[in-house]
Amino acid sequence: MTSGPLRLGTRRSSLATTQSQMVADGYTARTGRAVELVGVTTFGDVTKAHLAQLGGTGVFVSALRDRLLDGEIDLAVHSLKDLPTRQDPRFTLAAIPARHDHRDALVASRKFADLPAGARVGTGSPRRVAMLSALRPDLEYVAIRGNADTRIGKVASGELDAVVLASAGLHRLGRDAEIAQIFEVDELLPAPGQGALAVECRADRADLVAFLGVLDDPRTRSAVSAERALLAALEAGCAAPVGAFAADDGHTLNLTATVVAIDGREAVRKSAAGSPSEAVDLGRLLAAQMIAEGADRLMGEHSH
Ligand SMILES: NCc1[nH]cc(CCC(=O)O)c1CC(=O)O
Repeated sequence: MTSGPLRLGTRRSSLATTQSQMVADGYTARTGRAVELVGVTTFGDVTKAHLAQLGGTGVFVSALRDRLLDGEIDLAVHSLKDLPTRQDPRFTLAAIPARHDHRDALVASRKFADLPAGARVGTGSPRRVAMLSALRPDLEYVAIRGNADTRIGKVASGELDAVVLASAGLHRLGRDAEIAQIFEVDELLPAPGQGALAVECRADRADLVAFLGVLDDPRTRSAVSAERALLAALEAGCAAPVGAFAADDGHTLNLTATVVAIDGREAVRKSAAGSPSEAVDLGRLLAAQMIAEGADRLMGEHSH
């Protein structure tokens, strides 16, 4: 490995650069090695198309991977929930740092139950629309895109009454003060991998894979491995109405997942527990049980 600073590739959004800087600082604190951020523009950042129409997975990821392949950067930081579940053998998930908050949050001037009938709630996520519709079918769910600042701005301007965003992202951006409510997982199951980061490098950089391992949190890794194995086994992408959350207490891995019809009227929801060392098997097992109870039929009712 060359001796200059490590070059960390990041999307240019404020969320991406903030979380990339957190990873860079964590690495330097543990190893003393300098890390410099390299901004990369991805297709997902420039296109105006709706994410669900893009086929969802990978639009934020492939430009960063191209820079890894051409050697312009040494490592890339992604939001794990944006990473396709099928692992590309040219890359290694060298670290999955500790996840601090997996939940979704409501940005609004009042709590979800206190929104008036017909209130306009912005979210681009079919998962959030489906699950929130089950709780409040009397609200209007409006598809939105754009970065967190743009989305929050639609509440401040009065264009929308509320928006739903990942709590982790709002926290990293220092916008906690605007959170009216954090949804617990029994109300709104997060996307698989939500709130976790992925530190990726080329698989042929064995030196770097070993060094970056200092950033890894094994309990977060087992939890998100189960969530992502479930998502993969359901053959659903990041735009599908699938929620999953797993927690590893050091002995047991508990996984809960749901697939919801887009109108929120039907859902399959199940939990399973197993050994953290068998996280992938647990995710696959739960997916198979959910499919047996009709999960694939619910997903088939809208394109994914
Ligand atoms: N799909 C976009 C995306 N990818 C990661 C996050 C938030 C941060 C995270 O989950 O780590 C967001 C925005 C959101 O859902 O609010």
